Amino acid sequence: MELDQIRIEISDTDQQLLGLLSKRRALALAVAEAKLAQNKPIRDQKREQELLVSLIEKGKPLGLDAGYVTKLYHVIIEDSVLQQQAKVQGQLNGENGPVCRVAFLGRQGSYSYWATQKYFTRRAEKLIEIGCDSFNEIVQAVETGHADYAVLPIENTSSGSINEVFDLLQHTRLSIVGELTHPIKHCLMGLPGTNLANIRQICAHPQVIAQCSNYLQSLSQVKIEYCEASSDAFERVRQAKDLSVVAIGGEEGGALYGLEVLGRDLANQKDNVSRFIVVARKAIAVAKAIPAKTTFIMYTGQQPGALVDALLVLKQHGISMGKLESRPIPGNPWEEMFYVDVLANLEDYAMTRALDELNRITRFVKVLGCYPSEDVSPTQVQS
Ligand SMILES: C=C(O[C@@H]1C=C(C(=O)O)C=C[C@H]1O)C(=O)O
Repeated sequence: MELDQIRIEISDTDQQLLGLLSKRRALALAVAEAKLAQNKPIRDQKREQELLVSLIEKGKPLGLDAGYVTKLYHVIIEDSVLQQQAKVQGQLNGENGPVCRVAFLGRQGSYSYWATQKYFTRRAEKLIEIGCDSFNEIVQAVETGHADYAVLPIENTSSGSINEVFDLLQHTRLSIVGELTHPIKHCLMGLPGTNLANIRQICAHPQVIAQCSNYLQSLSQVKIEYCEASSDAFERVRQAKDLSVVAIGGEEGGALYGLEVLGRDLANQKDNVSRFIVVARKAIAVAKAIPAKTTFIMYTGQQPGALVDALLVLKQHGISMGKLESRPIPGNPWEEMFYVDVLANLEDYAMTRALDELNRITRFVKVLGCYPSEDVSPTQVQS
């Protein structure tokens, strides 16, 4: 067969695959309705196990190895669970309106832009993008009613917690209503024709610079230009029209600005992933069928063992902690506010009791929000 002919057949097969994936997604959404009617949790890892075992068996005579089938189905099942969660949540809170106005850092092509697209395609028919130049501006856009939601990066596997966002949460009246993780693949991006040997200036956001610090140390002759977002870095390179100026950012984003990849995998950690939170003016309730996270801040005071006592309250109520972070309290040098993520629904009896006790034994507790957990850990099977 001729190359062109084979490619026509491949494209045709891909079209059929897409059709089948779309049909599978629609079936999963129908399953969500049935589960709600029967009061069953959305995730069913026993069913996933059975499905994977059977698919691995069915794949073998077709020449599809177990690793390939497992990897594919982890992606498909994660999507299916997150689609179902979004649907159930939308019904419960009357969200998922036709139009959502969402504030995020940067413009088209920034990492926050892609995270926003990913989160809201499951929830809104139309997204109105409100690009901002700082985290403060993003929060203000929602506080003043110019935006319905904000998407904020909160931590990254290479650079750790994003302190500026933690500090903004201390003072805002907004609530956390969602989370998502997004892989951050830093590339060196330049105008076509750029030669790596001639670069003199790199434009990037300070977080990006922190995440690529090992790589940047090897480029001591190059000037670093701090930018408001990766999209801003791309725009500067486009406008500079100077082949010695490059940006760090995502490949897809850079391509929107006419830039090409000069280097990949620049982050300190191989698996460079950011966790984003979604905030809104109104807190939400999380459906019982969905695993929930609650985030709160507390000030324990400085007496010996105060933090231990607070954490013991969680232990006594069987509540698992996902993250504990401390941040200074402005105006009170060396005093710390603790941020705690727990894997619990705010409406659970155990959580209500734990919060009552924490209110009693600490100086201050503020719930920042309860939201669906998007950690869909892949189900493993023995192959
Ligand atoms: C679709 C379902 O919901 C979830 C998603 C699954 C899937 O996509 O195959 C399997 C089990 C559940 O975790 C289901 O329960 O059948």
